Amino acid sequence: MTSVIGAGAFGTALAISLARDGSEVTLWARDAAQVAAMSATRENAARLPDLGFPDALKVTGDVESLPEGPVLLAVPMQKLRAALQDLPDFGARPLVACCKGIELTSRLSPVQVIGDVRPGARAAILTGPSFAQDIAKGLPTALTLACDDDDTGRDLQTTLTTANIRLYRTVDVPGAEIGGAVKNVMAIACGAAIGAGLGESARAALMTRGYAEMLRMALAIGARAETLAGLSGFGDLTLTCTSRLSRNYRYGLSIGEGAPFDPSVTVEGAATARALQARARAMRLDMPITDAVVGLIDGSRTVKEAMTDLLSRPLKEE
Ligand SMILES: NC(=O)C1=CN([C@@H]2O[C@H](COP(=O)(O)OP(=O)(O)OC[C@H]3O[C@@H](n4cnc5c(N)ncnc54)[C@H](O)[C@@H]3O)[C@@H](O)[C@H]2O)C=CC1
Ligand SMILES: O=C(CO)COP(=O)(O)O
Repeated sequence: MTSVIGAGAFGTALAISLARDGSEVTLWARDAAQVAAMSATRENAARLPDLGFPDALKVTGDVESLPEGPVLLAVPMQKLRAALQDLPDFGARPLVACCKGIELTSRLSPVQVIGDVRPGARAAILTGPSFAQDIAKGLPTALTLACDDDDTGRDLQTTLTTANIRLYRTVDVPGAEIGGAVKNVMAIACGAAIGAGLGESARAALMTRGYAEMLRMALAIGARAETLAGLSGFGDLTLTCTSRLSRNYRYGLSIGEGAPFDPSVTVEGAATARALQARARAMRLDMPITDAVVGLIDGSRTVKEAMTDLLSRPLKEE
């Protein structure tokens, strides 16, 4: 039996997909009013309206009552540590990070944060290209399940695969994590370019050179290049940099258009851009698009200035 911590868009969608197959799933939310509303209406009206819960999905606000089995942590990256600190000790139950990014305060990845708060826990990450709406509607998706313990990874791959989520497995946790973190930063860059009217060619350049930055950081932390060419890297970069369903891309669009953006929306790439820049500087890695995105977010560069910065860099081999 699987438990999902966090009844946002992604956690709810994963719970719906698992329960649709008949697996018993418990979805935990910390907000009592949300638990009551979801229990009464059998939907998550705030995040996934009109997508009803299958019978096998149980909603709870009692974290002590979660059954044995894997625990999916579907909370934003910058909230993962606090969420873990508030949760009980789950013993030997595998903890699966379902978030993307780098913690701003520590520059740690999701699985590293789990290890920091829960040393010795069996930790994994579920990542890759998928919008919560697509998963909840039953549309086909393929994701990466990364766990450095291959036996645990195999168990999780079997348990978490559903009729519409095909899971690929890897032991390259750093590779899977860095792809999901960097692609959100690049989605902000691409949204800003499109929003400012710089055109599709500029977006293709940002995606390709963004992939180069992703790979540079990945290799520097000991990840495998093949992982970045897979779902968690290239796959998610493609989805997020090209779709208006992406919140990171829409945030970038708003920067490019000079339009307001709702600050309550989860935009992982914003904090992660700053964390990634700090990490890259400490490691002496060149990540110019990441620098540009930080400049856009903190308001020190306009889109036009950021693009001029990128285009005027010294010429080099590809
Ligand atoms: N929405 C999507 O399409 C996808 C999201 N993701 C990832 O999933 C992660 C979560 O995103 P969403 O679910 O979309 O965000 P969301 O904003 O829809 O939901 C986040 C949920 O986390 C809960 N939460 C925040 N702090 C908490 C804490 N300390 N303890 C317990 N619960 C807490 C909030 O109440 C909220 O229900 C992000 O890292 C995102 O990148 C991954 C793939 C797809
Ligand atoms: O991670 C996602 C797609 O794989 C969701 O993207 P956003 O967080 O930008 O909405």
